[in-house]
Amino acid sequence: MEDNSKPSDFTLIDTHGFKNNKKVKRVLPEWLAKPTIVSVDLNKLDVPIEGIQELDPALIKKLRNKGYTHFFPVQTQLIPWLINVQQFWYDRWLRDVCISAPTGSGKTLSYVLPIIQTLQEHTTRQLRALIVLPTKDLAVQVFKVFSYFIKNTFDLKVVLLESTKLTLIKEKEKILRYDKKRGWISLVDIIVTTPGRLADHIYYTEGFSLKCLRFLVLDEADSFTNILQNDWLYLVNDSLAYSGPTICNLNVLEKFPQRTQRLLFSATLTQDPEKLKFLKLFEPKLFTSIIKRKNTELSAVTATDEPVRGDFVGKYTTPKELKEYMVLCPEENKPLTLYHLIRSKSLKRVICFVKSKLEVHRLARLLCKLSELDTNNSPLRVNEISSDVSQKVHSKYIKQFSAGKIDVLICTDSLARGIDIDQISCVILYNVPKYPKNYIHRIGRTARAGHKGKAITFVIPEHEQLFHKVLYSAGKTSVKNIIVDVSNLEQYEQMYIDALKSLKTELTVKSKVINKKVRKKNKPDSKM
Ligand SMILES: Nc1ncnc2c1ncn2[C@@H]1O[C@H](COP(=O)(O)OP(=O)(O)OP(=O)(O)O)[C@@H](O)[C@H]1O
Repeated sequence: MEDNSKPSDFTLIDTHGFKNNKKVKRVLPEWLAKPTIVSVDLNKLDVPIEGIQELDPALIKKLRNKGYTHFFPVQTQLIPWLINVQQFWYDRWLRDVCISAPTGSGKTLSYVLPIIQTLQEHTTRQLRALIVLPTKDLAVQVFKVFSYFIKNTFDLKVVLLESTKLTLIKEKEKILRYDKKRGWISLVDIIVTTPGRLADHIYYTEGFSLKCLRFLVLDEADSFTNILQNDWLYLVNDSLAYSGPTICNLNVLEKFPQRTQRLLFSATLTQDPEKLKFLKLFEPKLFTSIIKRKNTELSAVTATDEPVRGDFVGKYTTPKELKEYMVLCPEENKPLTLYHLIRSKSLKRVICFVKSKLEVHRLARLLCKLSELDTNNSPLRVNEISSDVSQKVHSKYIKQFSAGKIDVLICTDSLARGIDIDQISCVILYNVPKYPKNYIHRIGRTARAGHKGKAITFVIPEHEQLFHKVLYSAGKTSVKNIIVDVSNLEQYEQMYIDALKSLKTELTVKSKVINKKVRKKNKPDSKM
């Protein structure tokens, strides 16, 4: 049968209203909409180390010995708040806390000090604080901070659980002891670990218990908000004394008067309520440096700013002392542009992020060769860090870099997050990162603790749009352009050709040696 119906016979839904519909304004929950504002100005500090009365004098002494004179803003806000709420631990559930403050702003101490102070008041040995970090390097870093403040002063035991040094059994011996009468007894108060190692202990270590946990710290917390990749969080939740809903009525309170307090830290903490939901936060309190100011873009705050609080979901702040630049150049000019920038701007203590370990090695070798052939300049000390470099060598390079014995460190993203290396003066992003978070963490390796620093991103024309998108999503507007004239690179052209030739020969010799070794290994044994 012929269908004579015209399109107009169909009911068309809303043919006229789409354009004129008002954009729905997102209404944030109260705790996200009204945070406590943390200043990002690390050069105008007004609280001296003796200025937080709640803090134990022994901790103050340790801070002094480290050479600290003032607290950073995030510490000024959080340390007294956290210490003060602990007095209610026995009466009510304590509010969970989310802290979103720039890279290098001193977030670690803002939880280390209150945790030590709280736990040392009751010296029954029990696992009461669990600190989870996304990588082993970060766990080691935080473990060292706890150890420094506890050593020779407090009767507290902190242990680092990580997979490379000890087996699970050996680690178990460090954290648990079996007593015929009392069963499993904890030998530690604080554990610093990574998600994988923690899950292993929850699964396989008999007696491992989180039932007495008072603090659960998720540092670099945004790396844990992807539900699918972080099923270990369900394991942790199930292992706590109370893992039910976060509605605190009298019935629940009677049965579970105390609930583990969650502390979430990051420079790029998601403020998306949906993503935070599965972390089961109880009446969370947000401390943040990100606000919306009158008539301006989203930006960071100083102590004197008058904030207009509101929708700042997914935006981030960076340190005030950080200057950001971009260099637009075609892919084939990148190596020489990098070399030229390092030489012409006399860049020292540079960390350069590239996208793969293969690229790490290639670029490091190329810079070394260029430096060898360059008779006009002093030698450039270049080294590389990637998963191909052993942990021992890795630590050695970091030490040498901190001591100023390495000028340029080429590395993969493994060093991009949380790592605190002394005095990196310049970060180079050899490729445009895909996501704003990656950008923020990489550039955040410099300009830490109030020091100056610069970040330079290499942008090929094909990625220019992507880079601007990343900047826009991160809420950034002030990235200056460095223009490198191609004529400046001509002076290195012959050197570059020679360097590539020499590297090719190096590679051929290397592969011949490897082939010889493989052939020798596979040769049938004549005695057989
Ligand atoms: N009050 C202070 N005075 C001087 N230096 C400090 C102070 N507090 C912390 N620092 C130093 O600042 C540096 C950065 O601190 P930290 O690693 O805690 O930053 P962060 O906010 O956790 O950074 P990220 O987000 O990159 O992990 C460290 O070297 C630390 O020792």
